[in-house]
Amino acid sequence: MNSPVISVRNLWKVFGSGGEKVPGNAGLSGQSSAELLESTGCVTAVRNMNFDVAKGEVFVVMGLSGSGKSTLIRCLTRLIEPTSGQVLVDGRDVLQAGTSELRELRRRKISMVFQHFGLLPHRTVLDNVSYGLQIRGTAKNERYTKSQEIIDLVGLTGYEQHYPDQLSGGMQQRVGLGRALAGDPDTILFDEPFSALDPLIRRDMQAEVIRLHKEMGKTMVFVTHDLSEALKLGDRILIMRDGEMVQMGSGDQLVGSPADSYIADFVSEVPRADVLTLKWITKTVASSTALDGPVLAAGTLIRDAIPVVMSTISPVLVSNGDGTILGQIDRDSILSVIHGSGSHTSDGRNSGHHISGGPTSGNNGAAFPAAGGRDNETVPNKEVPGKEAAGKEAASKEAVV
Ligand SMILES: Nc1ncnc2c1ncn2[C@@H]1O[C@H](COP(=O)(O)OP(=O)(O)OP(=O)(O)O)[C@@H](O)[C@H]1O
Repeated sequence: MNSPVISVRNLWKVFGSGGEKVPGNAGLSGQSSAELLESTGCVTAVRNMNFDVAKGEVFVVMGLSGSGKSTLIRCLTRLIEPTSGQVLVDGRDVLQAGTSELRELRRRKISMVFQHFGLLPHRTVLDNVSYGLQIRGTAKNERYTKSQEIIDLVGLTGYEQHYPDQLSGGMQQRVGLGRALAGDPDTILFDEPFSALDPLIRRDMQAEVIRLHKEMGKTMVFVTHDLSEALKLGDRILIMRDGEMVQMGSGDQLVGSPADSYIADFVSEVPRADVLTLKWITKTVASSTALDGPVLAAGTLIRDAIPVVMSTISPVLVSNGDGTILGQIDRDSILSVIHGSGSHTSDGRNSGHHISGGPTSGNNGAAFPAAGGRDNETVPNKEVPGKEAAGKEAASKEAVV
C-alpha cells in the first residue's frame, strides 16, 4: 500500500451521557452494543475502528442505515467529536489539533461532499464554488479564475450565474463537488453524495467521480449503502455493522471470500463473473494440458474470459504479468462461478458465495495463494440491534465547513 494519508486507530464514538467511560473500561467496552444501550443508554456508533487510507485510494465505507458510516466519516475531521482513539492525517493526530489547525485541515487538506449538497442558496454557482477560496482570503480575480476551471471540470460551464434552486439535483451535486475541489484538498470525503439522485443521474455522477479521480488522483473516502456503487468506485471497501468493521478488502475479496454469512448475504446478488478475475478460479496446469492453447492474463474478469473458454474444448492457460503460466481454467471453472457451487464463508456456513480454491482458501490446487497482496481484514461479528436507540444529539449533519 502507498503510505497512508489517514490512519484510524482504536477509534470510538459513543453517543450519550457517560459515553466517554466506555472505551477505557473493560467491563463496558466488552459489552455488545445492545448490552451497552441497555445498561448505560449509550449508543456505540463507532466501535474500536482501525484502518488506513492510502494516498490516491478510493476507500469506500459501506453498511446498512444506522451502521455508523456517517459518524465514522465525520469523526475524521471532528465534525463529530470522537470519544477516543486516534485519527492521523499525514501523521498528525487530528484529536490533538487546536481550533486553527482543525480549521486549516478542513479548508486545505480534507473537503467534504454532503448528501444534501450543503450549498449556499443565495450565492451563484460561481460564488458557491469559490466560497472556500474566499474564506481563505484568496483575491477575487484569482478565485474566480480558479473556480471557473473547476466549473469547467465538473461540467457546469454556462451555469456560473445560476442559483442552486435553478439547478437539477445532479447539477447541484456537481456544484458540491466543485466546491470540494476548488480548495485543491488532498482528500475528499463523500457522505452518501448520490443517494438523493435518481438512478440515471446517479450513474453519471459515479462516472464523474471515477473520471475526476483518474484526472486528479485525489484520495477519496466514500460512504454509501449501495453495494454496486461501492464495487464500482472502491479500491477497498470497509463493511460496517452496528459500529464495527465486519470485513475490509477489495471488491473481489468481499465477493469471492466473504468473511461470514452476513457479508455473504450482502454480496449474494452480485454477478460474480463481473467482479472476480481469473486468479480466483485458476487451477494447477494438468499434465494432459496442451501448452500451445489460448492464454489469458490472471487479471482478466471472468466475464470477459467466457467467450474464449467457450470457444475451445481444451483448457485455457492463465498467465501473470510477465508471461509466466500460472495455471489453467476450463468450462467447469467458469460454470462453478456462474452457478455459485462449492463454497463456504469463513464462518463455516455453506453459502454458495465463497469461491472454492480462491485466493484465501487455497484448498483445491488453485495456483494462487493470495489475492493481489491487498488487505482483507475481518473481525468477529456480534449480534447487536439496529439504530432504534437514543435520540440524536443536536450535532448537525450538514455542518458547513
Ligand atoms: N447525534 C447522535 N446522537 C445519538 N445517536 C446518534 C447520533 N448520530 C447518530 N447516532 C446513532 O448512531 C448510530 C450510527 O448512526 P449513523 O448516522 O452514523 O449511521 P449511518 O450508517 O450513517 O446511517 P444512515 O445511512 O442512515 O445515515 C445510529 O444508531 C444512530 O441512531
